[in-house]
Amino acid sequence: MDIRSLGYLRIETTDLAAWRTYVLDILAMVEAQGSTDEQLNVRIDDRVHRFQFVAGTQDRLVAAGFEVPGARELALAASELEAAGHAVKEGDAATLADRRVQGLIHVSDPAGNPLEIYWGQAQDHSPLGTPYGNRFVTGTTSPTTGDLGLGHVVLPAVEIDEALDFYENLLGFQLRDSMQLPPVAVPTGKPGQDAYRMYFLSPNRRHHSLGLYPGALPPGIVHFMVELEQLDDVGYGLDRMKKAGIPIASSLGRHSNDHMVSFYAQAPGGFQVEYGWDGLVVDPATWTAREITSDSLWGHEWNG
Ligand SMILES: Cc1ccc(O)c(O)c1CC[C@@H]1C(=O)CC[C@]2(C)C(=O)CC[C@@H]12
Ligand SMILES: [Fe+2]
Repeated sequence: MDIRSLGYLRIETTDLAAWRTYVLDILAMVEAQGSTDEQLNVRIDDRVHRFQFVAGTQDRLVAAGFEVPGARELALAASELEAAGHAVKEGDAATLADRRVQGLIHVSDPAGNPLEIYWGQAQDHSPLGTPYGNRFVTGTTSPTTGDLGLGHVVLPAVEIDEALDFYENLLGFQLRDSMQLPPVAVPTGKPGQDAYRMYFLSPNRRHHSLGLYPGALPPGIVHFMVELEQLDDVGYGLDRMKKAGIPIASSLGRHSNDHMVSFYAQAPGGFQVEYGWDGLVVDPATWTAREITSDSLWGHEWNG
């Protein structure tokens, strides 16, 4: 399957006002076209939006959007998913208009995570104008070309073997590495295992666009990561988090696999946001899967 990137995240929230402040004032993203009292669309690059926060009764991931090059690849994706026994639903006109895409299908991964696969998302050609002049890295040739996708997302997957097979062999993501976790780090994993494994994959040159965590989490998302162009933008972000009294889930550190320097903060929905810099871009043609034995080279002290 010809998936190219993680394109967008759609998140339902019980507190849209909190997300609005968090995203615009602290993460320093930009309100996008089409926002209403009930929905906040958020821009970080040349795409019309990369995040949509929708007012609702739950805090949960509604969809992770994955991009294919065009209509032919979307049709192929739909038939391959159906042939493999996954129920596919075509996006209706209202969904296409809301996502600002030209074609879309809904499907769930074997762990039940809701996905949308789409092509032809609209761009916004007006200057981005972030609050602090910060820029988000979504591309290799220019920060904003988008080929690396919005960043990464870590999804829960109790049925992790099935999920890994789905992303690797059906969606065509490359396994970049994995890490064993002690049972204490996976309280909601499948019972009776002495170790669990977390996986990092991507369909593009970003080291990982997707992490799979081997336990269940109510919001259906462990964290999402956005990458800043400058280290100082991460530092300024950390200061804004602290000033706003937002709990820091993990201190600044550098990951051992993608070499990202990042911190993690609690987000309004009961999951986390990773704010990073200097993530690794790999050559898929020469990459070989490996195992990391520690999550970080330094730092990343996790709080409770
Ligand atoms: C290990 C790692 C490397 C690069 C990343 O971007 C990244 O997010 C991580 C994993 C962080 C990871 C997590 O998401 C949930 C809680 C985890 C499993 C831990 O208990 C240690 C590592 C944590
Ligand atoms: Fe991460």
